[in-house]
Amino acid sequence: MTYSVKEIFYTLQGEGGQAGMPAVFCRFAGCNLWTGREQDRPSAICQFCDTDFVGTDGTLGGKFSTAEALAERILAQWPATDSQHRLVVLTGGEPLLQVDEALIAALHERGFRIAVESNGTIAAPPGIDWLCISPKAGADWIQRSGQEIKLVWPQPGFDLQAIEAGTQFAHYFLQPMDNANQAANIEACIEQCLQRPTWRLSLQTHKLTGIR
Ligand SMILES: C[S@@+](CC[C@H](N)C(=O)[O-])C[C@H]1O[C@@H](n2cnc3c(N)ncnc32)[C@H](O)[C@@H]1O
Ligand SMILES: Nc1nc2[nH]cc(C(=O)O)c2c(=O)[nH]1
Ligand code: SF4
Ligand SMILES: [Mg+2]
Repeated sequence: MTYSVKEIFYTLQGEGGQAGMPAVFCRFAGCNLWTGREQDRPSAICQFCDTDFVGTDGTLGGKFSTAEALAERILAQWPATDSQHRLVVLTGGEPLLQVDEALIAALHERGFRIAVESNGTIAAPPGIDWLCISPKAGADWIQRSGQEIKLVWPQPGFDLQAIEAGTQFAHYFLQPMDNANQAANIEACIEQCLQRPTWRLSLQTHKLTGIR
């Protein structure tokens, strides 16, 4: 398996239940819900994406021909003085188009806890330590369990009560959609959390602080 990686960088997880934790981010190239080209956004299934996942030209991006080679590059970003807190976030694009058991094993062998950010259209392979699912209206949503659901809100077509009844996640988050209506979207999320306390607010803290 050759892995196509847009970028690899070390930062703090900005979102969800692990916000604030140091982590190496590995952003895989490509997604099944949008080509990543602006001219295709209006016809894409997912139209609000905030991320460039096209190609392999980002920081430390490239094609990795083995799981070991990719895992070594990820490990090289972690402080050499620490072996107790290694955390990798596999994101994209849609990481589950590429993440396989060989990569999971190679990262575990190097002492990493493995977090994944996925749109929920692809069944997760076994071994992921923290699975975050962020479903998209209009997409086939099959992965309905994991450590957290992080629903970008508002998204017409989703009913929070139905989601609560039909899923098994340890944590439920609403994350304001980052677009021209961001202020209203934040208010809408707060209102929903107050009305339905299953849900907690997830802010994109890396954007607030100006880190990557
Ligand atoms: C870029 S996606 C990559 C992982 C995967 N494709 C997914 O959608 O979950 C990473 C996270 O950013 C969220 N996200 C993308 N665009 C956003 C936006 N405009 N506002 C808020 N969150 C957004 C996604 O829902 C997902 O939780
Ligand atoms: N700091 C930081 N936290 C993040 N959490 C999820 C991200 C993503 O793009 O998947 C992301 C990201 O791009 N940066
Ligand atoms: S599914 Fe994720 S990566 Fe794909 S377009 Fe939507 S937010 Fe972006
Ligand atoms: Mg992001």
